[in-house]
Amino acid sequence: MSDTQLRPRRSVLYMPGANERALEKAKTLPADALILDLEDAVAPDAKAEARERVCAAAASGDYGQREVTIRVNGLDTEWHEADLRAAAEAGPAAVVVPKVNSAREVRDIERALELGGAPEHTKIWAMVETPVAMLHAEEIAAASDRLSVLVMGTNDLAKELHAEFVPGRAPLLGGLSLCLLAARATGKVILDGVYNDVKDLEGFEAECLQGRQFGFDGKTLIHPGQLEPCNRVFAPSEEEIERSRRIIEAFDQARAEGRGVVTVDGRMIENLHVDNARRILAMAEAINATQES
Ligand SMILES: CC(C)(COP(=O)(O)OP(=O)(O)OC[C@H]1O[C@@H](n2cnc3c(N)ncnc32)[C@H](O)[C@@H]1OP(=O)(O)O)[C@@H](O)C(=O)NCCC(=O)NCCSC(=O)C[C@H](O)C(=O)O
Ligand SMILES: [Mg+2]
Repeated sequence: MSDTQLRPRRSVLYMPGANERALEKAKTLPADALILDLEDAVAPDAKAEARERVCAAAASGDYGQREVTIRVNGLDTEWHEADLRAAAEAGPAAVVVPKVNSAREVRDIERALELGGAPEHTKIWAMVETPVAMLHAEEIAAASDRLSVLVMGTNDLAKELHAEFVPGRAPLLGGLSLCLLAARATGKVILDGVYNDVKDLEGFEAECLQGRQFGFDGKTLIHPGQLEPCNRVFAPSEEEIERSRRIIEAFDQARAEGRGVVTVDGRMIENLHVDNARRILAMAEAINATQES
């Protein structure tokens, strides 16, 4: 796994770029990453001021271990070019681009970041949130080495599909699966979409669990109250860590005895399960490291 894939991104919190209080509060919140938003959460007449505020925050170095990203306005909007220029100069961890629909758009963003003098560490996080993006997910994910993360935009996707929000998200599962396949096939990180009911923590936790079981690396969030359950669900549990250690030990022992397969807790263990156990332990260590620093 690359360093990019190993970095914890369990919880990725959006905050409106015009909201000074939220930007300040974020410095103390246990989020793995932040998305300072210039798109949906900012009214048209507040866009220019929010751009300045967000770029200053991203360049400030005041957010510690948290990855600070900027969500610019969409490619077809009057604010997109100025947002991208300002973000390139501020040099956040990533520029989050909404409603990406093709590989060509990714390459256009890549070129604009290069022309704007964006530092090497500023990656592209592409939001996939339209039916076209679901069908082009692989070409979008593969379009650039600078693109490191796909972000599901499930509100826009539901709107475009004329789908309803139901527990279990059946109407969205086809799109979620296509994007997961694309991310894994191209070695990119992928984040699940937001849960809108900030008061319903039970429903939220169930959706976190579903996202984790699907294979998402983490979830995008809209409220600080969603951080604790999200961090907990997307981190390897004590049980998983302990079982992973036993899998590796049992397999090493079997290998030393000339066997290639073994059982742990009555279940068959082969090489591929050992790879998975190592990935779980590496992620647990990466999470510990961010908490210690
Ligand atoms: C959803 C909210 C509008 C709720 O706001 P509010 O009622 O003010 O919340 P609270 O009073 O419970 O807030 C408690 C304190 O927490 C701070 N706070 C709230 N939200 C955030 C946040 N996101 N980041 C940081 N801090 C936050 C408040 O300032 C309070 O602080 P204090 O006064 O010190 O106690 C609001 O949560 C909100 O605006 N959330 C973010 C909305 C947003 O960014 N939306 C756009 C992204 S989602 C999206 O676009 C999805 C995608 O594109 C798709 O298609 O799906
Ligand atoms: Mg959206």
